[in-house]
Amino acid sequence: MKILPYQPDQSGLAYSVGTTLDRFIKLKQSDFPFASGELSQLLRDIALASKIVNRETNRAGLSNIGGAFGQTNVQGEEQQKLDVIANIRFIRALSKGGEVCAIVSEEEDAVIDLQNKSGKYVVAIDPLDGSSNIDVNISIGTIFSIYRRKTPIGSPIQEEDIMQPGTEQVASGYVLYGSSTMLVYTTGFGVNGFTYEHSLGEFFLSHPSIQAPKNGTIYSINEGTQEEWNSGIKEYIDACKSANFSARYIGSLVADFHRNLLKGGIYLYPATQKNPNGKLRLMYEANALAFIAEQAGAIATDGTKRILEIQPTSLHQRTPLFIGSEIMVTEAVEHLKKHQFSIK
Ligand SMILES: O=P(O)(O)OC[C@H]1O[C@](O)(COP(=O)(O)O)[C@@H](O)[C@@H]1O
Ligand SMILES: [Mg+2]
Ligand SMILES: [Mg+2]
Repeated sequence: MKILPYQPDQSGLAYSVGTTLDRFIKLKQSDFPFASGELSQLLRDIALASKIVNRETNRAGLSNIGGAFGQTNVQGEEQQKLDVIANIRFIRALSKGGEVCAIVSEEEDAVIDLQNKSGKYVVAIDPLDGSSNIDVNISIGTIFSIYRRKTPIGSPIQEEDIMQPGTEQVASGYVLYGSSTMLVYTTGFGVNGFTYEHSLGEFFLSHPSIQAPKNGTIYSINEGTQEEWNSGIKEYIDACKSANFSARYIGSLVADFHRNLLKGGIYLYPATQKNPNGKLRLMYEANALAFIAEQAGAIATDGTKRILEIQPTSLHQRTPLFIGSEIMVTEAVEHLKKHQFSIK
């Protein structure tokens, strides 16, 4: 009888491509000496909700869940039905999971206190990113940031539990509902990407230890706002054009960020007259992607400092965002600095 020793993959990694998200979370728990499994469970809850939202996005055209919801959110933006559905699905999964005490959501004016006496985590979430692309079948996403509360578990939620700078994140990530559905996250020990296998209902590791190229040739900015750019931005984008870089702008932050993370590139949403503080929200868009970017060797700034060092002062505050390959973002900031005192 012939017996052959099993040849596991030679990567030497405890986990390899094809590892399920569940197993990966379990294996990575050893990164945290005092881990008690709550963060792992929270990540699983987010993965579960994203599977449900993925199903809804896939069939948005078939059912009556496309289109506007008929209300505006605290940002004054018209909510899409899928914004509301995704918001409900994530809040429900996070409250049922039992690990979360409070939620900050793009679709909710105020902090949601889950009245959970044992929850130690605070989640800030953009349930559906790229809302303007929902009805036209273009990639959209979900963005999330996770913090540990500062005040004792079980005590009333305080401002200090919520208004934490991005440096305090214990985990962050995004889900991309695109040609394939991916979940990409970090717990401060590198960035890993998982692809959803619909027929098995499982996320599988497909992009281990993502590292962003230090430089790139892709720039992502809404050129429709160029009349409102300051001369530093204009000068940088002109330099990109003279270098024959490629302009790529999907209009879904998650999708633009993801492409540039893998291929090398820069996403810019500067301050404009219409949005004097930029458009993207610090607590549930910029902070989460900035943590991912830095963990993947890229950078994220508001033009003057690291996004992660910005002290939040209001739930839905906006920030200019320059995020992507280190050399490109550094160059863009140099152009900005050169013109920082010019009005236009
Ligand atoms: O239409 P604009 O001004 O270019 O803005 C597009 C940006 O706004 C957003 O749609 C804002 O996010 P939401 O869709 O979650 O509100 C980003 O995804 C995107 O990058
Ligand atoms: Mg968004
Ligand atoms: Mg949104």
